[in-house]
Amino acid sequence: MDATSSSTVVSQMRLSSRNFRPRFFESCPQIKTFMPPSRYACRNSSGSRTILSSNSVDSQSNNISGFSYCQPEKRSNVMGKTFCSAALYPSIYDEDLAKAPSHVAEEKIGVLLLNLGGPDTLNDVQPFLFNLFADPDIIRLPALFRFLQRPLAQLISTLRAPKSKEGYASIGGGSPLRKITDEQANAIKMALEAKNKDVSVYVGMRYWYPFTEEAVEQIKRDKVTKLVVLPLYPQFSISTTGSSLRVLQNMFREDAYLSRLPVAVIRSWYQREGYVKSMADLIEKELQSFSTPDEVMIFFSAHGVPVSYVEEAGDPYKDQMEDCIFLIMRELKARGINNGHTLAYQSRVGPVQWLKPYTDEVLVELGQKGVKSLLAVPVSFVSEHIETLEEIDMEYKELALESGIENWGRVPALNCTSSFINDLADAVTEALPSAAAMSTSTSSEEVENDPVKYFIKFFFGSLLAFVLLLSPKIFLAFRNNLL
Ligand SMILES: C=CC1=C(C)c2cc3[nH]c(cc4nc(cc5[nH]c(cc1n2)c(C)c5CCC(=O)O)C(CCC(=O)O)=C4C)c(C)c3C=C
Ligand SMILES: [Fe+2]
Repeated sequence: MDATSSSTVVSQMRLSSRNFRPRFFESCPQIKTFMPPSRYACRNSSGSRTILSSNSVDSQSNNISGFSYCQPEKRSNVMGKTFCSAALYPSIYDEDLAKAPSHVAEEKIGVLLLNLGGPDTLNDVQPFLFNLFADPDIIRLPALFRFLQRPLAQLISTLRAPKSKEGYASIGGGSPLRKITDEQANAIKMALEAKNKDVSVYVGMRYWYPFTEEAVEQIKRDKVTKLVVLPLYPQFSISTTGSSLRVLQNMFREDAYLSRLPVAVIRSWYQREGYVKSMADLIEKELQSFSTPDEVMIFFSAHGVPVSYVEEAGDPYKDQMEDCIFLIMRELKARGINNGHTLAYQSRVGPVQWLKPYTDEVLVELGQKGVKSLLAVPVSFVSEHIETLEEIDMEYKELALESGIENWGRVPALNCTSSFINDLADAVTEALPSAAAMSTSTSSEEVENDPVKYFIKFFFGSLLAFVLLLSPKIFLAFRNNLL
């Protein structure tokens, strides 16, 4: 493979990024209806309906939405429900298409790292928030009210921006995510080179530069023949990995080259031994900084999601988070570390119920119960970001100390920890053989949506639109909650 092109990928993308504006792809309605027998229907961008097969993961072929997933989801279809995200559009696999790019030329392997993105400067904060709230996987409106998505995003981003700006100002005037993700990209490339794999590593952010769309354009320009997609979120959520995969799926569906490109998606990787051990290493090391390590409460703080994601849309995030904590604690026990631990969820936004228990409430309770030493462990993300540097290190630390906790510590994010990067490189290598083309075909079969559920959605959608846009009292409550 061409060494020059592979080593310049990240910087090439940087050069073009300033002129790029994101496209807002039409997205699939969030179908929560249960479709017998084993099929779901969803409208695609042209308005025709696609047949979705029953479970989000076909455990035999491990092939979801035409992407080939190299790690079967243990509990992806929680409580027998499904949800409509890019990762979960099973489609028909076309072997002829799959062969096309790989046998034409010399193999060029690409690794696409997906991440959230963050504002580089304070001026970027409002447009970044706009992109975030304009995402139908972040604010999930019923299909009929999708036209409100962008006006609502404009409103919420404008209301939220001053508070967000304060946060970013306190951590140096912008998000460190881009820099850290670029460093991780370089580290993964080098780790793969050490394993005799020459790859180009691309960074695709969901809400800020370099956007996923830019990274994919670069992948096309580089004529990559095989792609591994690696979201930098250990656990899968509709709102993170799901959202990024939706962008990819829309791009891949529309493009002749991309639709033939063999792709493997590493859907979640919190269960990998390398990740679990790397987290345990960090915790073990940080515990040593306390005068009485055995008495320290290990406090896992995960980014929350609204409860409806888990209970209505079948987001596996909560289950995966609990599994993840179990695995890390099991590893610590195997090392003779038997501290107490707690899991709580942080960073809630807006007036809906989020996963509980809430980090701030648990900290107060622990202080009241007499816990004196606490080690905070950010667990849903692998880079330092605003929620670690501002929310945990400043807000939660202050709250904990006020609540009676005397000794506070925080485990750093994994960033470029070598055992972790090495494990991600292994994950890429293991995924490569399962890369398969994504199909663009849609079935002609049609399955009717449940009209009752459709009506219920319509009714509550109207109510939501009314409440959000017309009722001044609730609007004010909403506003106060955001600010
Ligand atoms: C696993 C990680 C994350 C999940 C799940 C997640 C869901 C989620 N987030 C919001 C709203 C906001 N998130 C914001 C920043 C932000 N979110 C994550 C990760 C997850 N989000 C990260 C890493 C970051 C920080 C990026 C950075 O710049 O450092 C923000 C902006 C910051 C702020 O104003 O607080 C918002 C808003 C929702 C609504 C949501 C699930 C629906
Ligand atoms: Fe977030």
